[in-house]
Amino acid sequence: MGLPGFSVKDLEEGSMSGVVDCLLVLRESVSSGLRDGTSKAPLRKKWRVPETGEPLVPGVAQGKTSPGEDKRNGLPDPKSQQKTPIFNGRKLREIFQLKRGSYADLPAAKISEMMHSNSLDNAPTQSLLSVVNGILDESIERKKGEIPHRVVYLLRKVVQEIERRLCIQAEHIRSQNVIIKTREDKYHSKIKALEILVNGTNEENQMAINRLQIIKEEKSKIEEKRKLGEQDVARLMKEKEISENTIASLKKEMEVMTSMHEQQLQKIELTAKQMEEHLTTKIKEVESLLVQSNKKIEEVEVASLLKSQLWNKKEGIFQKYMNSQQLYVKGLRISSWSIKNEMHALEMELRDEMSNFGSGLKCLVDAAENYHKVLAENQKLFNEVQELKGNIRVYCRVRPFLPGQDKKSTTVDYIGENGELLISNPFKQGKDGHRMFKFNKVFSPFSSQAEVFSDIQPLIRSVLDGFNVCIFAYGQTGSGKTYTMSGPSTSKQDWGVNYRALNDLFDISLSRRNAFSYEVGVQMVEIYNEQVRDLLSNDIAQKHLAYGAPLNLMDLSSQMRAYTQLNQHQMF
Ligand SMILES: Nc1ncnc2c1ncn2[C@@H]1O[C@H](COP(=O)(O)OP(=O)(O)OP(=O)(O)O)[C@@H](O)[C@H]1O
Repeated sequence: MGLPGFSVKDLEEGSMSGVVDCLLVLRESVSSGLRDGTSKAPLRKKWRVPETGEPLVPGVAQGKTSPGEDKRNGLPDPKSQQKTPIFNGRKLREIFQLKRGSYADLPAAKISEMMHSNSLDNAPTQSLLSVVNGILDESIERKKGEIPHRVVYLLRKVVQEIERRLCIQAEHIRSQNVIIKTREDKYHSKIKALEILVNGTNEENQMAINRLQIIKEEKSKIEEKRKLGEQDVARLMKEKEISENTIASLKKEMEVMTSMHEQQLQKIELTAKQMEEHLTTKIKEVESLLVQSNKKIEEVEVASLLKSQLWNKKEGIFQKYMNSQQLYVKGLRISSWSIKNEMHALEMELRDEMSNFGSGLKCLVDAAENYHKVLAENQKLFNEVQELKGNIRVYCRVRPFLPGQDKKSTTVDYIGENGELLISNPFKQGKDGHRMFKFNKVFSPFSSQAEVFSDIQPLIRSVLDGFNVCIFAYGQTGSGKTYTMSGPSTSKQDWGVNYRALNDLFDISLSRRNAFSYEVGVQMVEIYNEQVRDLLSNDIAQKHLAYGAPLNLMDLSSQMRAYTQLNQHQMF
């Protein structure tokens, strides 16, 4: 038909432009057809309403359409209807109420008014179609016989088809309108919800930003944790590998151990079997031994019975012996009583004798006290004599020439009885050629060891009386110090001063043992090259003594000590 088309999809999307274009072209073609029909086109047959008598639009009878019914069944355009109520109501009613042939008789001014006004735009489709049908019918009526019947039929069919399609489209549009309206309501509610959301969005945005910040921090923490977790996972993987290796090694060890255990178990079972056999044999032996021991027990019982009978006999004999012993003890008691009496008498006699002895002893003690007094006086006098002789005495001993020495080269000119010694100096003349020395005593080269000691001997007694005495030898090397102090040999005749002094010491202490008790100590020390050596020590480490303080020969001599009975410290 040359009409612009439109699809259902356009209607669903709400686009009415396709439908309007179609209708405009249709209207244009119809109106141009009408114009042509009035001027040039041949007469056509009357445009008839379909034979079925159905309305073009459901529920609407042809030529009886009311404005309210148009609103429901025609192309809906309620706004335009409201805008042109007069046209829709009055003018269209006027047009439809026109009798046949009236359209052609309409004045040109009326038609042009209808053409120029936009009333047609807003008119219901049913009304427009009624107009088209009316004009067609009128045109066909006028051109009766000129338009072929089939053309009229086709034209009617076309108009019906257009009406049908328009009805379908209108139905679609209505349903689309309903959908659009529901969508619009939905959108309105959504807009309202969005507005509410927008109002609350700012606060929520701030909260969301804060949350986002927290989430970022948490994310960074989670990242760190994830890294740590990855590291842990890597470490755990390594540990897992290690543990798997260890497990594998342990499994191997376990297998080895199980095999060893099985072997050991087999061995143990073997030994258990052997032990069992051994034990069974032992049990048999023990059973045989038990039988033997039972026999022995029986024998021992018999023997013990015999022995008990024997012991009973012995008990009888012992009882008899005890009775006789008791009688003997009684006799002994009687004799002990008599001995006790005798002892008592003897004790009494002894007491008498002891009292007599005590009186005698008292006399003796008195005499001893007198003796001690006399002895003390004697000692006192003796020591006074020693002091008078001099506390410090110097003796000189002239050593004889040794074998091989020239006896003529002596420098000793004279040795006096009172300790004079005249020494000559051959290298000097006159008075300086001789020099006199004075000592307590000078011993000649012919003096014996005993003579030398005889002058020293009284000092030993002074030691035991509580005096400190020091004797030492002094002289150049080889002058005879060792000879004088110790002696050339251990024979009693050759004893030097030391031996003789100790000998006297022990002799005197022995003679005084009833009155005094002495303790004697000896120490021998050598001083050589400023080294002090204990000559009596067996320990080599102790042999070298400390040599710090200046050596005091008096201290050395004090090593020989004697203690009186009264613990009086006496020095030798
Ligand atoms: N009175 C004496 N009679 C005989 N021989 C003596 C006499 N005095 C010393 N001699 C001899 O002279 C020698 C040297 O004497 P002695 O060893 O006693 O000297 P000394 O002073 O102890 O020497 P030193 O200081 O080196 O130890 C020894 O052979 C000793 O026998």
